[in-house]
Amino acid sequence: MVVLIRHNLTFSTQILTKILKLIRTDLDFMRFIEKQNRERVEKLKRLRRNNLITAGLLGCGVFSIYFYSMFAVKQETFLDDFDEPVKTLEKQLRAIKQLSQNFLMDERITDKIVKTAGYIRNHYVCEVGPGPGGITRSIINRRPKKLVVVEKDNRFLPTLELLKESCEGHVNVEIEIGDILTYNFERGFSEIPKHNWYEAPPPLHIIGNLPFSVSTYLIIKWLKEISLKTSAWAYGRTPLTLTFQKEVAERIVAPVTDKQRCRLSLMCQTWCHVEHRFTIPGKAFVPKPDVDVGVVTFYPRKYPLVNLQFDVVEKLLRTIFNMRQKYSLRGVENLFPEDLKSLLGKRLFMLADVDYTARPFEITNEEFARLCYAYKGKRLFMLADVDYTARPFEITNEEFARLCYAYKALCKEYPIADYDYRASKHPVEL
Ligand SMILES: C[S@@+](CC[C@H](N)C(=O)[O-])C[C@H]1O[C@@H](n2cnc3c(N)ncnc32)[C@H](O)[C@@H]1O
Repeated sequence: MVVLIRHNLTFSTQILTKILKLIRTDLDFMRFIEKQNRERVEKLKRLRRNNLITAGLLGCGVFSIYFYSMFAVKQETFLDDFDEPVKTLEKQLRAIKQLSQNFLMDERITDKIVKTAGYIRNHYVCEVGPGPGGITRSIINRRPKKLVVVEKDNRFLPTLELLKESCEGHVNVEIEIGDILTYNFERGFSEIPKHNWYEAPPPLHIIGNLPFSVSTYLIIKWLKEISLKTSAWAYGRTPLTLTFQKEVAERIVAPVTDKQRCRLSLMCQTWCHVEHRFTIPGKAFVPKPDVDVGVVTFYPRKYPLVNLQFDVVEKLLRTIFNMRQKYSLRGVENLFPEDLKSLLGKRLFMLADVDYTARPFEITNEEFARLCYAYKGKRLFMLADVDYTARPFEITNEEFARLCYAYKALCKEYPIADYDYRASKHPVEL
């Protein structure tokens, strides 16, 4: 009996051990399966996340294409929606071309133009030719105090009025349907206090994607007003940020000896500090023009390089640059009577201390200024360090003496046949 019991006991122990072993193996196996399941779940989670990101990106792409198409369609319908119905596409394009209507729709570019104009928050801005309002929106986003838009084409009035309404209470927008060439800045911005020319510029800015058809004419007109300190420059040194055909922009800033140097370069640089800030590719415009476009800033100089009447400077420049590839003397000679032109032409260059064999584009700004002063007979006063605006009775004895010395020096250095030496008869020791 005892033996039987012991046998049974041994047998049971063996079974128990086996069962225990089985459970440990099972447990291990279950653990392994569980680990695999966890990894699979992790992998699934990762896959789901990646799928969500891909779907999100695809969705964004689809939405962008959708919104872009809507935007493009909107632009096109805008062009179709003008008040004056244009019957054919050809007519429509001609109308657009006549007013140099190449529109900028890319907000990044319009923002860049406005940023180039500098700080305009709470300032006054005049925008030239707003068209459908691309640049206008960028200006408004910068919260000027007042914005006057001057547009010749009244078909843009409804859009501009919508823009005006949309920012009521924030920016005072005034729409002027008319020609910028006759726009009266002094009436349009009468509330701006006049600033001293030699102090900081006034809070007024002129910005515009100019119509190519009037751009050069307009800038010459404005340079004259800068020289006279009238119109927008009655308020002080109002800066301008304007677009031109790229070639014109390059001419405006062309330094001495540059192949683009011309009359326009000297005109602009005489009265303003000019800078070609960046170029906009033609393809950024609708419709696309044949040329690229340059953005130029003009900051009127405190002291112009030539402090003479605009018309004198303009005349001399026009005459000199008439023969761009010839010696400068050739053009200047045309200022004088036929029989004296060679003599007086050379004398002018000598007075100004400029080489008359230089070609017009080789003359520096300073040399050109000296030519203008020599032409206006001011060189003698400059040499003598006497104010040429003084009346004769205001000239001191010493100044008079210096004038005599300068006169004699000039006559000796550059004698011309009909000069007498009367100066030496004066009581000044010469
Ligand atoms: C090159 S588009 C620029 C339009 C708009 N600023 C833009 O960037 O999309 C020139 C704009 O100036 C207008 N314009 C043409 N001659 C003008 C003039 N003499 N006075 C005022 N605006 C003029 C045109 O009608 C046109 O809207």
